[in-house]
Amino acid sequence: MTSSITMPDDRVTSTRKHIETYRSTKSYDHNEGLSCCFRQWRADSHCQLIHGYALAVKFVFATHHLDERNWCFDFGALKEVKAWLHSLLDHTMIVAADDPELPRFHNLADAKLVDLRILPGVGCEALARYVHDHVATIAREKTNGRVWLESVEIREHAGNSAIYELHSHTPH
Ligand SMILES: Nc1nc2c(c(=O)[nH]1)N=C([C@H](O)[C@H](O)COP(=O)(O)OP(=O)(O)OP(=O)(O)O)CN2
Repeated sequence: MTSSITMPDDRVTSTRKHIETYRSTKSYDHNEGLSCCFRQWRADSHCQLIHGYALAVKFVFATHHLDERNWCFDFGALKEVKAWLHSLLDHTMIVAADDPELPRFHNLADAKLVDLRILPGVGCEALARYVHDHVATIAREKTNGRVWLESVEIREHAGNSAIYELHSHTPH
């Protein structure tokens, strides 16, 4: 059994070294205006039908080392991400690339009836993964690899959400 008292100054005990992880979060709530619609063509329920939500998005960033300001990830460093989320999710129609009705959606877009976004998959989990892929790169580049994006949560409403997490980070 290896446990002993953690020292408050350097977080090192005589028998075990603790790795510190700091996290910071950024959330865009339902009132952000990320109001999009979609259908989940693979669902065997009414989720096949076009429906929509004012989505909320939550990011969790993590690091083992704070910056010179004692911050994990600057809350204000996500303006380009916010703009990107709006371009993706604000008054848009999200359709899966493999949706068999894709030609009809293209017709609606050509008629300027929808602002179409074609993604690899539709649904909160798939959307969380898609958003993660984009924002993880930004967080890494802005911090020279100090910070990684731990998770993205996409929330339809207070009752329904999905979280995508990636656990491939190698501590440095
Ligand atoms: N894990 C997931 N489950 C579901 C998703 C999803 O993205 N991930 N999406 C849907 C539907 O698209 C819809 O958003 C939810 O509709 P519904 O099944 O009617 O769910 P409700 O919360 O309205 O159901 P209640 O029974 O009234 O709580 C479905 N599932």
